[in-house]
Amino acid sequence: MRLRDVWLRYTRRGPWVLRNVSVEIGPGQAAVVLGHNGAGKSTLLQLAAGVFRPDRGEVLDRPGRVGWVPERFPADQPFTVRQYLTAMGRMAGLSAATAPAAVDRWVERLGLAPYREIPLPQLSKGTAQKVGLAQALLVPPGLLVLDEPWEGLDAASRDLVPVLVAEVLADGGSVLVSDHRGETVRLPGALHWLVAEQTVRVEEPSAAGGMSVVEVVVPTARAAGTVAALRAAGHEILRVRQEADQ
Ligand SMILES: Nc1ncnc2c1ncn2[C@@H]1O[C@H](COP(=O)(O)OP(=O)(O)OP(=O)(O)O)[C@@H](O)[C@H]1O
Repeated sequence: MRLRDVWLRYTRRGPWVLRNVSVEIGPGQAAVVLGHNGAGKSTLLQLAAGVFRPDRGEVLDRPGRVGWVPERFPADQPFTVRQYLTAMGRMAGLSAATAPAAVDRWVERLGLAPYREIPLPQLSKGTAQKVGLAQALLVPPGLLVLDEPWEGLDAASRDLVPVLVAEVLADGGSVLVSDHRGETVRLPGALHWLVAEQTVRVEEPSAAGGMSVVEVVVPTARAAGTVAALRAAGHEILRVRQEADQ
């Protein structure tokens, strides 16, 4: 997905919040959006998610399914957690038959089971944030946009955020995350989009962010070809082992 020479301001004669922004993100790629308070991080995320349209420029190749988790979940809605998530699942294309199972899966995964029948306005901020995460992930998103996802979450859920991000990336999705608390270290492979002076500068991830070992299983007949292809792509092969027949 690409933002091409994007400009945005909130009022007709107001100051430009973003000017001349050109950035892109590919499948399987994550970017952390950094900048001081009021720099325009949320504005950029909302442009990427399609919440706002740019005044000038364009957003190209946005995936069809966008999961958008705002900084503050709008909990002032007259639904229980189950009713809300089921309705969001239906809006995201799940059928009446498949939506309940998807809701159950995410309710369990995010520890929301005790709140299933609780009305949204009665939830704590952290629990409401988890409902926000669940609605974005009910149907795997091609683009997941998380505005300050660590804010208000308990320690266990904060640890879950990088896992959820990795799953979307592994499915070929893209992820944008804003962060002003320095939690970025949790996403070591991500690009950095630095928002300052109404525009965005991109920094590639540094090797200092650490290295990961990725294990790959292929049919034995394709092992040599896969090794050659990975080497050609610049990867280091640590070892090749043959699995015992199942
Ligand atoms: N709905 C709005 N109407 C008018 N101005 C707005 C609106 N939302 C944001 N702004 C202004 O746009 C600028 C960028 O705001 P934005 O929320 O995108 O920044 P941010 O980097 O996400 O800040 P924070 O880290 O505090 O959330 C700020 O000057 C803000 O006051």
